[in-house]
Amino acid sequence: MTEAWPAPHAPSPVDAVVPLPGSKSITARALVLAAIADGPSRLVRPLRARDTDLMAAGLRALGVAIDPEDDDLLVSPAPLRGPAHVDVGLAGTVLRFLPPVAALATGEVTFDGDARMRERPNAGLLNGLRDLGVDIPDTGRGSVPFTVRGTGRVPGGHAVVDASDSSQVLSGLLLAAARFDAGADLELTGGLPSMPHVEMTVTTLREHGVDVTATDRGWRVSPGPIRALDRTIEPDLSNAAPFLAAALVTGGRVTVPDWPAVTTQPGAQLDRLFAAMGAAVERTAAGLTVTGTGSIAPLVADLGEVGELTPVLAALCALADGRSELTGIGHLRGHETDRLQALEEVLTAVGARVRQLPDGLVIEPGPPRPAVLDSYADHRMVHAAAVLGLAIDGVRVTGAGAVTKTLPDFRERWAAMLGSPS
Ligand SMILES: O=C(O)C1=C[C@@H](OP(=O)(O)O)[C@@H](O)[C@H](O)C1
Ligand SMILES: C=C(OP(=O)(O)O)C(=O)O
Repeated sequence: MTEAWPAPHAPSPVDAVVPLPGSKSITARALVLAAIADGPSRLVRPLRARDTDLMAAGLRALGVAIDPEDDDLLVSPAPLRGPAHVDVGLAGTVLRFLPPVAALATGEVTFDGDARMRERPNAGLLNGLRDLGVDIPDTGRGSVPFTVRGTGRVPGGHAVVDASDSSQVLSGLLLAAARFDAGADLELTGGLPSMPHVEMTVTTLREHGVDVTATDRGWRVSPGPIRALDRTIEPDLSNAAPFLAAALVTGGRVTVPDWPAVTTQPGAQLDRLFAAMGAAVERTAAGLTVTGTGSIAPLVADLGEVGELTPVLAALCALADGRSELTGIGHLRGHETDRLQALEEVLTAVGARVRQLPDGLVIEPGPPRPAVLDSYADHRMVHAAAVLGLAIDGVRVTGAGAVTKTLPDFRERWAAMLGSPS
């Protein structure tokens, strides 16, 4: 095992400009839509990280050409074919976005991933695809491993979809639906977390010329071509969270440049969330600037729309002036790790008192103490530990390599922000 990462302590306020690479979620959608479009597309500044590399590898396995050119990716659709194998790794986007694409291929496509992936919920997607006429033998488990028996076409039509465990189930079906014979009329049953990510899917589809409309029970996609489209990928605003949080912890100032004026990324809500925690947040031509005061106000918030921001916000709550309550995030138990359990363990280890709710966490700060924290193979738990380490001297993180999932050089960027060698 590699050595634990000593999360740097910040004895003085940070003052930094932190540029960030492309959004995981937008890159994933752009790759999928470009792969099943009516011609070649260029993705400018896509994210290159484990999740998006797995997405590209899965699409290549199905016959799509994806070629790097400088910082760009050139995507050239081709007839989709099996037999093929897709490694989903620990990427929810690959787990939920590629089976509907594989259903359009001729031949069998098998799916498997990291050990934890066998526990991440996916029955909603597989049942939805079966409703749409796709042959996926029942293995008695909701997630990987499974096989999609593609015939080259998907009948489509009406399907009942349970996306209550993950919005990616709905996004995955929506992304490929225009290529189904009858499109798709998706009737949602149960709740739906992460609404901004669904809006991201719908917006991206419309940019590719797809007719997608909200109905009184879900979403409908008309059958038709998906237009090829060159697109520049926005910076990843969720990965901006730990860097901006450093301004709150240290009473400093952090700017993330190229912050989009309009975006469907859930990270756009960081401005109101950090403002609620006492920071000054300013959007200028230079980007988004967060300035902290050195003290952090507690947060009481429903994070159901922005679940992936939870680990960093929870770390801030453990350093705040009072009791925080984060709700609407029961589905985080099915993320890279059970994030509610992992956060309880980590925040307790550094001195906070934490109580799990069925759908959230109550966090009361206590006298901080150093600890060795695990990453739980979860990139965002490393981000959370890094935020804690700024305030608590002596935090070390095992398995910090989990950051490769969406930001491989996180530790180098963190050190650069602090003006110290990694
Ligand atoms: O569609 C997407 O790109 C994502 C949707 C969300 O998933 P859940 O709805 O499963 O939380 C989010 O947490 C994940 O990081 C990315
Ligand atoms: C939940 C996340 O990832 P995934 O796409 O694997 O679901 C995340 O990045 O916070």
